[in-house]
Amino acid sequence: MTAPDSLPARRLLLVHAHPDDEVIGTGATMAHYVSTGAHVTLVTCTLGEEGEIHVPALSQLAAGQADQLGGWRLVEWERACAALGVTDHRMLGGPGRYRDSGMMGLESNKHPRAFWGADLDEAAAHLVEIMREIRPQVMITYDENGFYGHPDHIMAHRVAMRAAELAGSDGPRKIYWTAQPLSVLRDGMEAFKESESNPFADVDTVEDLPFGTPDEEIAARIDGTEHYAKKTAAMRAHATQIPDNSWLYGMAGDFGGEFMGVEYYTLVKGERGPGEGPYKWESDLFAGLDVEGR
Ligand SMILES: CC(=O)N[C@H]1[C@@H](O[C@@H]2[C@H](O)[C@H](O)[C@@H](O)[C@H](O)[C@H]2O)O[C@H](CO)[C@@H](O)[C@@H]1O
Ligand SMILES: [Zn+2]
Repeated sequence: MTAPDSLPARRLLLVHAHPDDEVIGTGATMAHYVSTGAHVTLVTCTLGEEGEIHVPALSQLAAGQADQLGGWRLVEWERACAALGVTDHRMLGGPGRYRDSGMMGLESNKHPRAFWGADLDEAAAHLVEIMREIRPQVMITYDENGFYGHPDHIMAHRVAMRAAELAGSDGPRKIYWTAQPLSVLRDGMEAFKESESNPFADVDTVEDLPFGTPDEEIAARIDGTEHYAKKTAAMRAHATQIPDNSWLYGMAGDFGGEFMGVEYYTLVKGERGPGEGPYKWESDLFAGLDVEGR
């Protein structure tokens, strides 16, 4: 069975937990593949109802007040996707099916629709349906720890990996997990040492961070620096989550596109294609795949 003729030959699926994750971790990658003619499908699992609100005028939308933040973040998410050029963006099971669980251990983890308490196969079935429609050759999601331990990120990982298993030949042939090389984190620590908004202020070494991957375990380095302006525009769309004084902008401003425009991945399914540098990092997630065949 081949993918519908209406879709481009290369098809990339990304599975994220909340609106804003798509841009922070993979925004440059998404913009890069859209610009090179691939079909990019974003599946986000919750509306982010339990998030903070960094726009004072919207503070009453919070979960403990009007509880309307999810609807607002849906609009932020659509604007961010537009900034990246991504037109195929979907909420797992439809908007509102699964609720943001809040940080690990909070009472919100027990909400009847909290994603953390979702039935794994039922949630995965929604993603299998998308895989059967799109037949993506490549999928991006998080590692088993959800990159930094948030329950919705851990669940997004589990649902994505389960769906890939259930989808069989309609599932992705290469699966990547988002990652940050330790060398890049060390450079960031050095660069931010004197900065007022230093994300590394509370740690002495990168080993203290809940994420970081030895360079030799990284499989791909996607250079989307030419799209870093789109990435920062998409970040600005998520104004309730990413305040104007966020270190993320500092990074983009002081360190150019390199830090924000380059994104890294480990490969957990499929064969690594040709690569460059000391660790033979791929520069294309579709490297080594015969995309014309499917
Ligand atoms: C990037 C990401 O996954 N953001 C999540 C996360 O947000 C954190 C949360 O609000 C926490 O209370 C803050 O201290 C921290 O700075 C935020 O990154 O968790 C939220 C609640 O589940 C979620 O809505 C947000 O998208
Ligand atoms: Zn998130």
